[in-house]
Amino acid sequence: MVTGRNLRNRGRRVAVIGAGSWGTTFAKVLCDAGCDVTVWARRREVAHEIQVAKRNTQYLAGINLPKSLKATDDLSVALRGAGLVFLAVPSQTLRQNLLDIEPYLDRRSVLVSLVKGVEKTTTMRMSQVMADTLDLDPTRIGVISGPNIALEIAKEQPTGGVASCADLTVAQEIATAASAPYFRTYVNTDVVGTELGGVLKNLIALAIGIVDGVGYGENTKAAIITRGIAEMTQFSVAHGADPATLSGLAGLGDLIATCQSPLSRNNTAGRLIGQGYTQEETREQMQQVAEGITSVPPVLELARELGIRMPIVEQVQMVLDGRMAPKDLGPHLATEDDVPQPEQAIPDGAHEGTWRRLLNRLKGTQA
Ligand SMILES: NC(=O)c1ccc[n+]([C@@H]2O[C@H](COP(=O)([O-])OP(=O)(O)OC[C@H]3O[C@@H](n4cnc5c(N)ncnc54)[C@H](O)[C@@H]3O)[C@@H](O)[C@H]2O)c1
Ligand SMILES: O=P(O)(O)OC[C@H](O)CO
Repeated sequence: MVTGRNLRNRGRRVAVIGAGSWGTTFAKVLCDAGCDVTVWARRREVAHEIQVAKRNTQYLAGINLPKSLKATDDLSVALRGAGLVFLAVPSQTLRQNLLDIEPYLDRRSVLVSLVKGVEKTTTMRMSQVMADTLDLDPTRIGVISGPNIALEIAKEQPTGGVASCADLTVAQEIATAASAPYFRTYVNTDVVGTELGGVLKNLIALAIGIVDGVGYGENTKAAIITRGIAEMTQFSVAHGADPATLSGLAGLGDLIATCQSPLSRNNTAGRLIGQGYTQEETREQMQQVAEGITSVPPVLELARELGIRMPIVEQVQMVLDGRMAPKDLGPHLATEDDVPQPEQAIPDGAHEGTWRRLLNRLKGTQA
């Protein structure tokens, strides 16, 4: 079907690095937006199946991929002429993947992370790993995040996401490339908030899975989700995010999708742990990436550095380590406060960044 959107992207060469469930699904979104897409798969047989049969049976069973989608296991082929390069690999391999693609990158191309984790050894967000590894200017670094369960999107069930870049024009270019009839992409310039929303919702989804595995009901889960968004907001704002981002698709939207969906790998991993499997047994059972498990320690390290309490994430860590029984997870139901505390749906100070930004904007207008 030819639409205005298709026409805007006519001739736009893009590459997707990673052909797991999200890389393959996102490549379909980009094709359906009218881009000329090549996806790079690490394994030759996966590239071959996508290229020839237009299928990726391991990651997206039953999905027919667009005829126009190309696939290769050769990075030089995937990256040739690509102005936008979307990265859909596990967070812990991104640094090496970036080094691998460096020789084939056009120096003007924009790199867009679709990854929702932090690097364990450095506690860096993916945009920081990109800047650190390739010495990229912030205007060449983008992020897309939102309530994006891959299989639902591959079935063309409508949803949206947020394309973020320090440069709004670049964010708009990314969003134009990634707007298909069933996928609406909004824009912002809050890279930190957009990225952290995707990282932190995984940790809360682990908690939801754990209490689900124990057999607790909707009250417990609603309490964890509500306190979870407060924890996410406080942490993100302390890192410079705009709290509004955490109330949007990349924050609350993604938190709801991940906490509710049985398709979520983080939710599933939590459920297995709640049912009594160890962390190692859970990892063995999971055939796919559950980023949350790896992100818990570095996120807690960052929280400690800033003096922030994250009661839910701390308890998830204790359950993962075997220091707490899954049935005891429920930080706001068993408080030991001497004096009852105010609820503070959004923590003190979380909006300060908004006022500061507003003031700066006004000052900018007057200047
Ligand atoms: N699946 C989703 O619904 C979804 C949605 C949004 C974001 N994400 C994020 O996308 C990222 C990728 O997740 P996914 O769902 O595609 O995972 P996946 O488990 O479905 O696939 C992972 C892919 O990474 C590849 N891989 C493994 N080791 C690699 C290496 N050393 N170098 C290159 N590739 C390697 C695997 O072969 C596989 O193709 C994660 O950060 C995830 O949080 C996933
Ligand atoms: O399957 P999960 O738990 O990695 O979640 C997938 C996406 O991030 C949901 O937006």
